[in-house]
Amino acid sequence: MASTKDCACAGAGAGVVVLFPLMAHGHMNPCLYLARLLSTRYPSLSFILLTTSGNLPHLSRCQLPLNIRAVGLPFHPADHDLPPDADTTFALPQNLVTRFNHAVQDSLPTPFRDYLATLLAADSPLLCLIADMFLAWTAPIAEELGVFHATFYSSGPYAMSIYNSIWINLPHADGRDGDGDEIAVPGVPGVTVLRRQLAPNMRAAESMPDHPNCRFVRRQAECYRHSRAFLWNTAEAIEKPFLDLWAKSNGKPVFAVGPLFAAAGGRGTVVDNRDVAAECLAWLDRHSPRSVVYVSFGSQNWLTPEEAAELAAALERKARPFLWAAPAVNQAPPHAARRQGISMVARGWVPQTAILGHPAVGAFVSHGGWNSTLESLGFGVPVVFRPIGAEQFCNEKLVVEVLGAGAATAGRAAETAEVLEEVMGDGERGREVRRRSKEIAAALAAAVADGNDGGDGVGESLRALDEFMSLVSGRR
Ligand SMILES: O=c1ccn([C@@H]2O[C@H](COP(=O)(O)OP(=O)(O)O[C@H]3O[C@H](CO)[C@@H](O)[C@H](O)[C@H]3O)[C@@H](O)[C@H]2O)c(=O)[nH]1
Repeated sequence: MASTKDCACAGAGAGVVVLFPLMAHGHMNPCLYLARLLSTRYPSLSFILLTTSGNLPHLSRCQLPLNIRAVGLPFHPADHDLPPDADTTFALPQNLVTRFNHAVQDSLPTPFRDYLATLLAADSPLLCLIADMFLAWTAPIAEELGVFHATFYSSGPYAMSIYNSIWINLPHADGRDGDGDEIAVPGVPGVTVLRRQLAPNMRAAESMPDHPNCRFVRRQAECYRHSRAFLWNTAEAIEKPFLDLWAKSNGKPVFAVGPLFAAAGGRGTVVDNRDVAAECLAWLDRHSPRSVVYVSFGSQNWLTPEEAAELAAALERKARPFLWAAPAVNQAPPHAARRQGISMVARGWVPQTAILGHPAVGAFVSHGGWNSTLESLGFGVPVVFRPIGAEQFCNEKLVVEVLGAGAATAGRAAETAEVLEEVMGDGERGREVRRRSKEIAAALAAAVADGNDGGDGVGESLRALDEFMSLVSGRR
C-alpha cells in the first residue's frame, strides 16, 4: 500500500467527491476553482483534492474551506530524470513537460488505485472522481473499481477537438510543406488550420508518427471511453456547437460549467505574492483607463530572447505603457524593455485576474493558454494572441475567427505594434473588437450568475453543474 499524506481536516458530509488535477498551474487553478464552487454549492459533501506530496505545502497555504482536504500521492520527479523540485510543470521546458506527463502516467496509477480502494472501504459513499483531461488513465481504474469517473477539461472543446485530432491523425503529414497550406481537421467539420499556425512540436511530428505526444494523446483517447461524463471550463454561450460535437463524437453527456474563475470568485493554487501584487495594482492605479498593455505567457511557456526582443520593440514603438509579468526567470523581457516608470516588469507570480479586471488594462498580449483566454474574455479585455505551443493556436482561432474578440500576431515587431494599435485605437476594427469583448464578458457573467443578486436567475453553467451532481448522485 503506497503512503499518502493529508494536509487539512475533512468536513463531515453525506458523500465524497474526489478532484484530481494535473500538477500544472493551468490545470490546478481551474480545478481548485471547481472544488471551491462545489464546496459552496454542496456544503454537506466532502471534497478531496488529490495531488502529489510535493504540492501539499502550496495547497496548505491556499486557505481551503473546511470541507475540502488535499491528499498527496507519492511522486519523485528525480526518478524520472526531471529536476528534483519539478512537482508541477512550472517553468519546465516543453520536452520536460512531455516527460513529466509520461512520468505521471507511469508512476501514479498504483498509488492512485490503492487510495481509491481505501476511500471505497470508508463509511462515506464515494460519489465520483473528477479527473483532469491529462489524467485519462484514471478512467479505466475508476471503472474497474465501480467509481463514477468524469473527465475535467481545463481547455475548451473547440481547441481540444482540433488538438486531439491533429495529434491522433497527423493530417499535416501529407507531403506538402507550404506554410499557408490549409489542412482539414478530421472529425471537426468545417474547420481548417494553416500549417504555419500549428505548434512547433506538432509540425515536427509530421515525420514522426510515433512522436511521444502522439502516443500520449492516442492513449488518452482510448482511456476517455471509460469516462462517464465530460466537464468543461467553458460556457455554452461561447462554445455550444463544439460542446455538442464532443457529446456526439463521444456518446457521453457534456457539462459546460465555466468560466470557473468567475463562478468561484476565489483564489487559485499559487500563494499570493503580496508585494508583487500590491506593486502591480498600485502601478496600474496611476494609469488612465484602457491605456496599458498587459503581457504574460502563463506558467510554462516563454519566448526565446530574440522573440522577446521583438515583442519589446513592438511595445516601445508606440510608447504605450505595459506591464510584463515574469513569474519564471526565463519569462522576463530583455533589459532594453525595462523602462521604469513608463513600464513595469513584475518578477514573481502576479494576481492576473485582478490585473485583467483593472480599468487601466486595454489589451492582453498572451500566449493564449485557455485560462488566460477565458479570464480576458471574462473581463472584456481584447486578447492579442502570440501562441507558443500546445493548443494555444486553437484558442486564438476561436477568439479571433469565431468570436471576433481579439487579434493575432506572428510576432514580428512591426506587425505586433500595428495589431496592438488596431485593437486599442479608435478605428473601426478596434471599436468592433472591444464591443464583441464586452458582449462576451456579459454573456459569461450571466452563465455563472448564482441568482442571489436579484438578476435573471441561475446561469446556464451553474445549472449544468447541478445537473452533473444530480447525475452522479443517481437523481437523474
Ligand atoms: O503570474 C501569473 C501567471 C499565471 N497566473 C495564472 O495561471 C494560469 C495560467 O494558465 P494558462 O493561461 O492556461 O497558461 P499555462 O500555464 O500555459 O497553461 C497550460 O494549461 C492550459 C490549460 O489546459 C493550456 O491552455 C495551456 O496551453 C497550457 O500551457 C491563469 O489562471 C493565470 O491567471 C497568475 O495568476 N499569475
